[in-house]
Amino acid sequence: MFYPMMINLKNKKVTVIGGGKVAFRKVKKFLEFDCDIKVVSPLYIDKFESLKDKITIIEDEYKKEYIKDSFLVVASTSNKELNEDIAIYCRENNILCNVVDDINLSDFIVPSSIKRGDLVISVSTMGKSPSLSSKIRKELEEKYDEEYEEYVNILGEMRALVLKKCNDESEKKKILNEIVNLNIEELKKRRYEYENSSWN
Ligand SMILES: C[C@@]1(CC(=O)O)c2cc3[nH]c(cc4nc(cc5[nH]c(cc(n2)[C@H]1CCC(=O)O)[C@@](C)(CC(=O)O)[C@@H]5CCC(=O)O)C(CC(=O)O)=C4CCC(=O)O)c(CCC(=O)O)c3CC(=O)O
Ligand SMILES: NC(=O)C1=CN([C@@H]2O[C@H](COP(=O)(O)OP(=O)(O)OC[C@H]3O[C@@H](n4cnc5c(N)ncnc54)[C@H](O)[C@@H]3O)[C@@H](O)[C@H]2O)C=CC1
Repeated sequence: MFYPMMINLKNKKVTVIGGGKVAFRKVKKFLEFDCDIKVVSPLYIDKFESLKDKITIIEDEYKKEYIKDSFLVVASTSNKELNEDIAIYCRENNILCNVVDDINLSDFIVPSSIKRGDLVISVSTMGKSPSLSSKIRKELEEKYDEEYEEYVNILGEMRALVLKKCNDESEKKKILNEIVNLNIEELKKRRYEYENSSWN
């Protein structure tokens, strides 16, 4: 069973072993969040060329020394025995490991996710159907479009205002619950009102 949580990867060392299609998808996702990414593989698909300024690319076969200082590792080679060796080394050395071809060897799995600024929505099927996760993600992408980035930022500002200015606990909660039903224009109007109100 996997517990859903958000993990802080800021300035953490992440190492992806493998340079194929799956490794590329995992690296792209990590890049949406601040972290220091290294990839190790003797061969890479061409798409990695576009990432060469953002990540460290090592053209070599896997060696333990490449992961010994990592906080988190993704074993994404096409060699099942090698992926298992990487998982065992990680377990022995307390390094979090995702094994792309074996959920039972994985400390964590990667959900399908969308990011709209600070709004993150993730979907998992506990490995039963990554395709269903992907389908649901596409549906959510339409419902929660790019506008949500600004929307969530404004909600964040308003929450800070309400927490600062309103002293009545139940009123605070009521307002914070209610404002999420406003559209972006209504929300901006309400923000202006809150900025200029003195409350209690
Ligand atoms: C357990 C998990 C471990 C992990 O990778 O973290 C895992 C494992 C495996 N996936 C396999 C196959 C496929 N995976 C995808 C796609 C995605 N897989 C992702 C996550 C996960 N995949 C984790 C569970 C997620 C959950 O709980 O739902 C996504 C969500 C996130 C990401 O990878 O970034 C991303 C969608 C991103 C998006 O579109 O939003 C596709 C579709 C495609 O490629 O088009 C296929 C082919 C079709 C199919 O099989 O459904 C295989 C068999 C390999 C083989 O056949 O050899 C295994 C191994 C096994 O099952 O043992
Ligand atoms: N979890 C997931 O979402 C999915 C997992 N898979 C699994 O992921 C694995 C990889 O799939 P693809 O990326 O499509 O394969 P791929 O064949 O495109 O890439 C495999 C990569 O492994 C690298 N590699 C091989 N030996 C290595 C070594 N000794 N050291 C470092 N790197 C090495 C190769 O250089 C290559 O870049 C497959 O075994 C498949 O079962 C497949 C689809 C989705």
